[in-house]
Amino acid sequence: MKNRGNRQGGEMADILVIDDDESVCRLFARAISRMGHRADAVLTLGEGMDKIKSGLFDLVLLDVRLPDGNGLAAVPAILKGPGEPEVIIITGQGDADGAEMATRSGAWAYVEKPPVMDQLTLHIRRALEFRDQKSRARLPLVMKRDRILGSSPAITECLGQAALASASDVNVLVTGETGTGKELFARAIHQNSRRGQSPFVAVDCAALSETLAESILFGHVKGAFTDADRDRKGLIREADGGTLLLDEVGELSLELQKSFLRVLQEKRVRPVGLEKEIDCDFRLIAATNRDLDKMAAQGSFRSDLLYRIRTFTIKLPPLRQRGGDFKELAVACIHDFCERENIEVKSVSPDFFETLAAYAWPGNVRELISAIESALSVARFAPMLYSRHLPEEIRVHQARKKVDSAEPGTEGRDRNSNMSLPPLKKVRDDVVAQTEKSYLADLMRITGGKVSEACRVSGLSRSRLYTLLKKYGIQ
Ligand SMILES: Nc1ncnc2c1ncn2[C@@H]1O[C@H](COP(=O)(O)OP(=O)(O)OP(=O)(O)O)[C@@H](O)[C@H]1O
Repeated sequence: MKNRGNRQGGEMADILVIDDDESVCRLFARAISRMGHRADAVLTLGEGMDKIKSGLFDLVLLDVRLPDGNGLAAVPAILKGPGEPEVIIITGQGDADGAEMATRSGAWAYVEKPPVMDQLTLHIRRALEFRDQKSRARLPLVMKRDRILGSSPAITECLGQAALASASDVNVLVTGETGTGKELFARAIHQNSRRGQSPFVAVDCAALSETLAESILFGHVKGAFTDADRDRKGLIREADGGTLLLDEVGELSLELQKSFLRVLQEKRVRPVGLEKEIDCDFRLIAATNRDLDKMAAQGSFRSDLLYRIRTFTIKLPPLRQRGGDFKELAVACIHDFCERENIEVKSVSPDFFETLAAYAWPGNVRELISAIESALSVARFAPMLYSRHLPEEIRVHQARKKVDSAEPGTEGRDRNSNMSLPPLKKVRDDVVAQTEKSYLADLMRITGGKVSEACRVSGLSRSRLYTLLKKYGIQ
């Protein structure tokens, strides 16, 4: 049996005709089938009410004067009954009072017999559209979380938005500081969407080399340039049928932005060296930690592309605005690590959580995971994790914070001396750079310098890892 609300827009609907005139039933049933829907017809109200109990019907075309009762009086019961079908009243004796009563009782329309068939089919189409919208709005905004943890209001709201995005095929822009889970959300949206069984292709725009970017994205044909020894599909066509994630989209060069805008508009790609364009059906998710509006105002990001990619925006909160989520994440990370390493799950001392709570996590969840994994490696054989096991800079931060808040008058001093503060962006950039540097040093130490392991642990692509190692002079 069909479940209520399961009918998707455009799918076949079940329509019941209740009319004591057999020729009218036949006429309506024919019109309904011509519209691509299924019709059933009965001659009495009693039979009709019995059929409605099945919960199968999306719409009821209801006569008023029936041998066993008045159709108008039955409207409220039908609307609230199983399946909550819409109702269109069809009457031979149209009058203003009847029309008013039908409207007040919630019927979709009040149509006089003999109806103009075009008008009737229009009413049917609209009533079904209305029903679709109603059932879509009723759908619970839930999705499989994939590996997304956290129950703070901020992350719960983002999950709701991701569920909405999954239910549609619009372009999505996911923004948020580094390590807030943009790629994780993009994957979850893909997996929960109708494209979930098709490829998910992530492109790190920051790692695209300038000379090869076009061929990496759009593909090339053999012989298109010196090293093109075979045809290459290109990442966009790899995503055909599925989802394309343009990670760090703010790093795309202006030239690539222009070519990509065309691809996005036309959903066609022209591989380097090929004359014709090839169709490509992908859903775009773009991610960035940059302020694209500001970039557009400065001319470094095309505003026409920006309008296209942010049809739907999800703004992920930084970890420091996610309340107690850090605990949930830390506990999960400890469990995963101990399971992976096949060691007893460690318990956690309160001071460990206190230190985590005091830190601002500029590198967000990625930095938290790395700090926990570092602590677990340091505490290898100890059964309990203490604050001491955490990386030094995190402990130093807490120590400084404690002293600052204990010093008499420091609060006032801070407030009054704000004239000499450096700009927030500089402070933030310095903190991010410092954190990235020490994170990468820890990463390479913990993984014994193995690049593939470092990529696995950090979630960075190989090229991004190399770029960052070079940036911070880490061997
Ligand atoms: N809510 C979350 N629950 C569990 N793990 C998370 C969550 N958010 C992020 N992570 C983890 O944190 C790490 C970083 O996440 P991700 O790569 O998705 O972040 P990002 O915002 O795309 O980072 P960047 O901007 O640096 O590319 C990954 O290991 C991811 O699994």
